[in-house]
Amino acid sequence: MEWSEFHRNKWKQATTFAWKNFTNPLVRRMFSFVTVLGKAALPKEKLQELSELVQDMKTTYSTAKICKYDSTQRRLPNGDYDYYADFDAEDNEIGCVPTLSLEPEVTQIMARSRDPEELRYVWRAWREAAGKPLRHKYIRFVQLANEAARLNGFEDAGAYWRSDYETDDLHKELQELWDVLRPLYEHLHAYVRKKLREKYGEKVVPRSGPIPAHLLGNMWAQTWTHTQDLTIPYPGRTSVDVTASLLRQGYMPLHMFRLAEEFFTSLGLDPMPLGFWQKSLIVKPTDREVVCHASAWDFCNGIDYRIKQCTRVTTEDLITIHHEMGHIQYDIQYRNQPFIFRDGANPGFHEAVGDVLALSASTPHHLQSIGLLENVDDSYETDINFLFTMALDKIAFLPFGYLVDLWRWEVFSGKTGELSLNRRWWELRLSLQGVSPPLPRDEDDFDPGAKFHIPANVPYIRYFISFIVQFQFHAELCKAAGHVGPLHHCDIYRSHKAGTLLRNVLSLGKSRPWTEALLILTSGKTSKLDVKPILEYFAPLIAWLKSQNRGEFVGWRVSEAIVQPVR
Ligand SMILES: O=C(CCC(O)(O)[C@H](Cc1ccccc1)NC(=O)c1ccccc1)N[C@@H](Cc1c[nH]c2ccccc12)C(=O)O
Ligand SMILES: [Zn+2]
Repeated sequence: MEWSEFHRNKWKQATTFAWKNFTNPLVRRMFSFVTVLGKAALPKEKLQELSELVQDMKTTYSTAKICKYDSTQRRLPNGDYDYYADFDAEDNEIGCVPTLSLEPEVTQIMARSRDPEELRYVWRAWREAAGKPLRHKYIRFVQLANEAARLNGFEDAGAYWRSDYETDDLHKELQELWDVLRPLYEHLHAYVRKKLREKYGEKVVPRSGPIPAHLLGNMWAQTWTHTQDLTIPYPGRTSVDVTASLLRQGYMPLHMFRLAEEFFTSLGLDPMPLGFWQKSLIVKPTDREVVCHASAWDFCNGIDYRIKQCTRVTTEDLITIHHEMGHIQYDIQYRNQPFIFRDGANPGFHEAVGDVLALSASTPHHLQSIGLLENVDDSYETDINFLFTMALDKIAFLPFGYLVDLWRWEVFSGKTGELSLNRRWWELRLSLQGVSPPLPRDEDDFDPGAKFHIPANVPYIRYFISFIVQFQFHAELCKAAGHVGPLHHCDIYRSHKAGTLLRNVLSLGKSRPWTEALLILTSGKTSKLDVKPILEYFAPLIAWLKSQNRGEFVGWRVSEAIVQPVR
């Protein structure tokens, strides 16, 4: 821990300068960053405890396993599900050996199973194995994280995190963005609820209540793309699920990475350096446990960059590869900045880069041009199918992307105390996302802990911001590429003009406030987050959903939840 002594001395030196009065804006900006020491400001034994807590929580999450579902057990005499049959008093599973990991087994079951009982079992078993055990550790972690934040001059860890956005009321700005996007989400929610009700019946899916969270194809109901076989508007028409094509053509993870790299180089951006291909870990090892949640690493020497991803040959993982490679491309573009400026203009920008390219790469025509789709027609139905699939990812995600840190900021600020952690989580899940738990929850549970970013202590509001700003990037790069026609048809592939504009923004790193980076991106048009591009992109779908939802209850009555969350 002597490193923090060294750090602390450097910090003391920097904080003794009256840097706030320096005239040179770049030097002043450098000092404003270097004087924030972060967790190293803690006394060394507390720093040690904090680091061990996060490590323990990440290990618990990454090694958690559950048992296979066995439909013969767990039945009450009347055939109903016996919530409590398969866990003992300490909520450990009885009579089975946990062998299924989150990736790939449990993720696959949540995506593919159409048996509500199996889905309910897996949904619960994961939270028993990964979330519940973390509750006490997380409470202690919050105390230490707040102490470190206060030592850096912030009132709590949430304020420290929000300072990355260099605005004095991020909360209000986000609420305004959500207020504009919420109606679009409610219409998608209403349509998907109707299609799920047609499949599972009204006893399982309420007509005007929240959607049970285990039926949406994802462990956290954060993206709904795996419901598309039940929800796609025009079945039988072109759909952009290319998993079958990838498998049929013998794609392996390495080919998928090469495919993504080629999109970046087609714009005139940099290829992945040699070391990337030698040192990245792109498939789940069979001989040891690794943290499978995808991540991208910059070793800060201008040549060593790596991705760690337990890649499967699926459309979803092809998108994730673009996402992770976007982080690496950003790292490469700002590598000549002074060290303190080698970061995203704000964390949302870093999350957006890869997704911007994926918006072009996901279009039916682009997929057809690289041989992953065939006989793509230009019909209205294909257009709506495509927009719907994109909305199952991008629109469905918005409330979840928003609520994770709404919950965490309230925990850091003390507004949510340790006796209502899970209650508050489900209040937000119900009111913002319109999803309910498939069985009752209580304060012994710790459902937020079953989502990677909570035990791993990775902020989440960055994804909400990314899902908005990536459409601003898409609109401007499409304009630079000379695209004409609807925004959702745009494909910037091979446009060096788009590539140059993107590079001009990325190479700044964090040397200028992100608002100035947006001015450069939009040629002076705006410096703020703007929902117009995402609304323009989905405009045809919004009209279609409104016509489909006539007669349908749009929104959700919390009282109609099949299961009231807190028993
Ligand atoms: O977590 C991720 C991707 C992982 C990451 O690339 O964002 C990764 C998270 C992480 C951070 C710190 C340690 C370990 C993992 N972030 C990075 O690797 C990273 C790299 C450089 C700078 C900043 C972050 N996505 C989120 C949001 C999301 C859902 N669906 C998506 C589809 C496309 C893109 C993102 C998402 C999720 O899975 O819930
Ligand atoms: Zn990311």
